[in-house]
Amino acid sequence: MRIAVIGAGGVGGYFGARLAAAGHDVTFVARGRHLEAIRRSGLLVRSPLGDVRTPPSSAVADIGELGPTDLVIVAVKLWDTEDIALRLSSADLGDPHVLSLQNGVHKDLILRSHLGEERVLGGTCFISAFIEEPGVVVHNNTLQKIIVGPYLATQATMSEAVHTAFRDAEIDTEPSTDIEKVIWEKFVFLVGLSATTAAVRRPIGVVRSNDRTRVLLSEVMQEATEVARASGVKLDETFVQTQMDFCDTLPATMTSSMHNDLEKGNRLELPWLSGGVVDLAEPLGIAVPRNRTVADILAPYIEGDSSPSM
Ligand SMILES: NC(=O)C1=CN([C@@H]2O[C@H](COP(=O)(O)OP(=O)(O)OC[C@H]3O[C@@H](n4cnc5c(N)ncnc54)[C@H](OP(=O)(O)O)[C@@H]3O)[C@@H](O)[C@H]2O)C=CC1
Ligand SMILES: CC(C)(CO)C(=O)C(=O)O
Repeated sequence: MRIAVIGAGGVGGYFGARLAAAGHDVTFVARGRHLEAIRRSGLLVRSPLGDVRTPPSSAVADIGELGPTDLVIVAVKLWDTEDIALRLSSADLGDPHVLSLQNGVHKDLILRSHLGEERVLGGTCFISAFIEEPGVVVHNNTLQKIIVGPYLATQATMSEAVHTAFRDAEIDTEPSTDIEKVIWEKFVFLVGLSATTAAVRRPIGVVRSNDRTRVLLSEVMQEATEVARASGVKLDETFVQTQMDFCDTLPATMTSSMHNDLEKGNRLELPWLSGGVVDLAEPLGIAVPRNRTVADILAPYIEGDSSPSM
């Protein structure tokens, strides 16, 4: 399959390199020092599941340099989604399907509004990976899962082909016949994990073992669940309890990518996580005080934070 990966960071770099190692024709769209390093020595992925390096020719600077493509994987941070959607809509790539592995429930709405419903498959991923230095992506543990599914019946064949490509690349993958629900389920979990780990500035082990922050975690997810249901997504009655039980099984050191970004002073995806819950809740008339408070407390850091704390 001819695959373009937009954003060669933790997610795009990891999954793109695995697909390339399995023999797919993978081209990354990258920028800055990361692009320069890939062009010099290829993209190196360091992983407990085995390292992999792509060739220096595997990256280009612009979507316009891509040739005919079967599948575009979008793996930029959420604030770059609209720009990428606009560039994709004006590029001559043939008629590729587009799969976003980004977090949240806003990404596919943005992509579909620019590219049309037929072209956008549904998907979500579970991994912890980041750019350690230009040209190098580090995969933190053995988790590396993708769930993919069609939004429309007409996408079933392509969705199955994409699932097969991931499986053949030894990525842990599952097909889904209700991908919208899967994306919302991950959203609710991630809103809980990101809100609490970032607000407490500690991993899940600390959050879940303190009585007050444990309740906070549960209530943040409960609010997001109510927004999901009011948006037409049928989450089970026991969904929040199931997520709390799941959180109890996670390694104590596990944290969210937003907490990592906060600690590094990076820009945050907060407006699409707890901030996204607040925005979605308003027209639905749902009160989400826990998410609103977290969004307000973290607001000073949304654009990144290079200032000393005292
Ligand atoms: N990292 C993780 O473990 C996980 C992340 N996710 C989600 O996946 C998405 C991607 O996250 P992540 O991989 O961490 O992000 P990263 O910041 O690691 O990677 C994104 C890359 O895309 C680049 N980029 C952005 N716009 C362009 C452009 N126009 N042209 C070329 N390159 C571009 C960025 O460059 P620059 O740095 O210059 O902006 C960066 O190198 C997010 O929505 C995140 O929430 C989901 C699960 C886990
Ligand atoms: C929870 C996790 C690590 C799962 O992929 C994630 O998506 C994130 O922190 O952004």
